[in-house]
Amino acid sequence: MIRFEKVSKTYPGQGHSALDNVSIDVEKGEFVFLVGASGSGKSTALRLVLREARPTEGRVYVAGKEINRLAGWKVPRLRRQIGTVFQDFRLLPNKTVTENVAFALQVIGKSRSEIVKVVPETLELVGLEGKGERMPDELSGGEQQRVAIARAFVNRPMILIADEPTGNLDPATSVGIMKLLDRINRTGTTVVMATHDHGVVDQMRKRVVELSAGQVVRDQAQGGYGFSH
Ligand SMILES: Nc1ncnc2c1ncn2[C@@H]1O[C@H](COP(=O)(O)OP(=O)(O)OP(=O)(O)O)[C@@H](O)[C@H]1O
Repeated sequence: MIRFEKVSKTYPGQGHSALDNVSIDVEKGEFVFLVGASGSGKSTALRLVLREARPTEGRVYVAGKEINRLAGWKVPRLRRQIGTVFQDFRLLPNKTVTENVAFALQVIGKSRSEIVKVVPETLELVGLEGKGERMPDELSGGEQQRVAIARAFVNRPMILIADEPTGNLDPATSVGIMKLLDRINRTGTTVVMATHDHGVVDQMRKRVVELSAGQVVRDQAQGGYGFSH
């Protein structure tokens, strides 16, 4: 589903590589944690999957296509197949929960009848039934992240990318968010999550890819956050 083949990325004006000869294969339906110190290259790897950045060397494949070779007009279609969730939720503050989720479908041209059907289903899936008319600032952090996940998943993307989704949440709330991401993964969606959250990684026991200074230093099935596990 996602394949990095000897990928290096050096940002203009940077002396060192953000990614250095990285090869990773993620199969359809996998759940993968990307861990490593700040600056180790996690966000860069995620940005390459979205073609928000391009490799300096090597190839990035998504669903069998080398995405650096995609014509520019096909990039929106690629991104539509990839849901994204971030640490800071990024909700539209002046729209209700329902409107935030519906907006993701409106911008890709879905019909009103489909939106009216799918949005409540998705809000129920993420545990927000009955909260559709709330504004984001009337929700807890965990609930706001659930809205962001609903928005990312409402279009049933084949890949969900999460960059520090529990970074602003307390441990108990994080557990709920991880259960939700696990449920989404079980529907067949490939999940790649960058995180510093030891507790979450140790609890979930999924594949762990560790980056250090842009290189893969560990790729472990059912891993923990650190080497000792
Ligand atoms: N847009 C950019 N321009 C120049 N250098 C960048 C840019 N984005 C990232 N870098 C550099 O690339 C390296 C990897 O950064 P990246 O953000 O991918 O790491 P990270 O592991 O996601 O870190 P964090 O955990 O702090 O988010 C760092 O040295 C960083 O300074």
